[in-house]
Amino acid sequence: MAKERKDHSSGDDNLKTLKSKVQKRGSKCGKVQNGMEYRSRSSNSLVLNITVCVLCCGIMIYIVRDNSSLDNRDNAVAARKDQGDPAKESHGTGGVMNVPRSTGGKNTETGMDSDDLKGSDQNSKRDTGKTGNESKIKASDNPTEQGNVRGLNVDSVSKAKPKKPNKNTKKKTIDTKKSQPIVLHPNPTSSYNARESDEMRNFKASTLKSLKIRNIGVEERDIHYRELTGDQPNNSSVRLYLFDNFLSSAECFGLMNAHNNHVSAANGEIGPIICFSDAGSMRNYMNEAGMTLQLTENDFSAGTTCVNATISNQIGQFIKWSYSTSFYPGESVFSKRFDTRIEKATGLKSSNGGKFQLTSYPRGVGYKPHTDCIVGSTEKRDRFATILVYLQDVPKGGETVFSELNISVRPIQGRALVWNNMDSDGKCQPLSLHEAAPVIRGSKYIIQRWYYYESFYALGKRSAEPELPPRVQDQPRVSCDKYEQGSCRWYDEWNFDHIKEYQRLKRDLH
Ligand SMILES: O=C(O)CCC(=O)C(=O)O
Ligand SMILES: [Fe+2]
Repeated sequence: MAKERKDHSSGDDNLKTLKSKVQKRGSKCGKVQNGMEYRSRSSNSLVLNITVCVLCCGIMIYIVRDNSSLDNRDNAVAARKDQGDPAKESHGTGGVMNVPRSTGGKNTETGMDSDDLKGSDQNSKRDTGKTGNESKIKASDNPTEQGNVRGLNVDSVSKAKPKKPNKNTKKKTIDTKKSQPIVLHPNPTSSYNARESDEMRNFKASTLKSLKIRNIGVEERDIHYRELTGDQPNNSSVRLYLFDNFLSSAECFGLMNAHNNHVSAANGEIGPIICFSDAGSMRNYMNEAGMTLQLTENDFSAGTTCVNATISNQIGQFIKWSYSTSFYPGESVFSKRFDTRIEKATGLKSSNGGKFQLTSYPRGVGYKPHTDCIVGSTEKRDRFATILVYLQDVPKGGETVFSELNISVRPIQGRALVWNNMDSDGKCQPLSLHEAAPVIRGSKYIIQRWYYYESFYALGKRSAEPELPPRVQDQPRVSCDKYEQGSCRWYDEWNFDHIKEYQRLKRDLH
């Protein structure tokens, strides 16, 4: 903090010039555009000079985030918020990965139109398609281009074949008899905290105890679960389960396709507004990208730590991020099918589930260590369980790593990973800490859904704070967390923009 203040005050000198400059180190990041001024410098002399006098100028530092408060992000065990799509390659040219794109036809397996997940075929300027060689999916494999995903030959790329066990992944097969569902947290241990509300008590009773893991059959195939035990300390109530082939390859392709379309459409010509957790982190991200920045408070949106559209556009070319898009129950036929499958296999009630979040990671990008719930919080809007399904194999890297449990899960197409984040008292478990290892080869796509204390809709829209920066309609955002934990993520939503429609969408499902 002291360091930040120092930087801010030294930056005051530069306030006089008040001209924003972006200086690029070497040629690593390619050619400069948009009239940005670059100067060659030795790396030693490069100093990121952010002259935003956040404190002096009375600008309140916020990060605009999805579901969790900023404060929690500052913890190593930070609560995780919402998350996006695989579009960018290396330093942010914004190229959407070469996953099959819809030509507007209906995907008969997923039931998704190109519009179902708010996508379109329109590619943005930023979409250079540069990442094509990374993807295992060829344009000719595009299920929707073929009009019928059943015609897709996916055998060589997508079947979840038995893989060499990851040495970090200790798996133990437990009882797989259909008649014997596993009940998570059957034995609440710790004494009840008197400060906890009745609601939390009900939560325990009604929700956590209803978590049941079981084998299911879907169409022709049996879906079996395995428990992953790793190095579970005795006192841990965090349980992890794997279901291979939870989604078919056609379903996975349909989701990736919809996600890519959605990112392309949302990126448009304008690109996202970029928000940082704080000025120090912003400086670090810029340093990593080899840039020197001189900014003034005018380059930020007042009341936020989001840089304005002009600066976002300039620096966005040099920062890497993952992409998250969302859809809600009722927005596609698939959502109902997926929901029902999850409920059958896990006992997780559809009504407690939030949005469906699709995220893609280009090469080199991961996601910081975090818990999906907020440690130490009694916030009702919290996630007690997570389901994450990998939508394609990742040749190298991209594992979901639970460092406290010594469990590492390899992304295999169709594989679902389910775990609880809270114990049976409704307390967020630090042992559920996990992260996405950076993708080394290929690209990674996942779909996630979090399950909440009560009906997601009933939790309501988040408060208006912090203020949102001015932006054009539907302009996406990138949220960069504390640099030390290091990850930025692109989002299609700012603040549960869709929640008002949630109830209606749900109603339409039935
Ligand atoms: O991509 C992964 O493996 C994990 C992502 C994750 O944990 C999250 O987005 O909350
Ligand atoms: Fe997570």
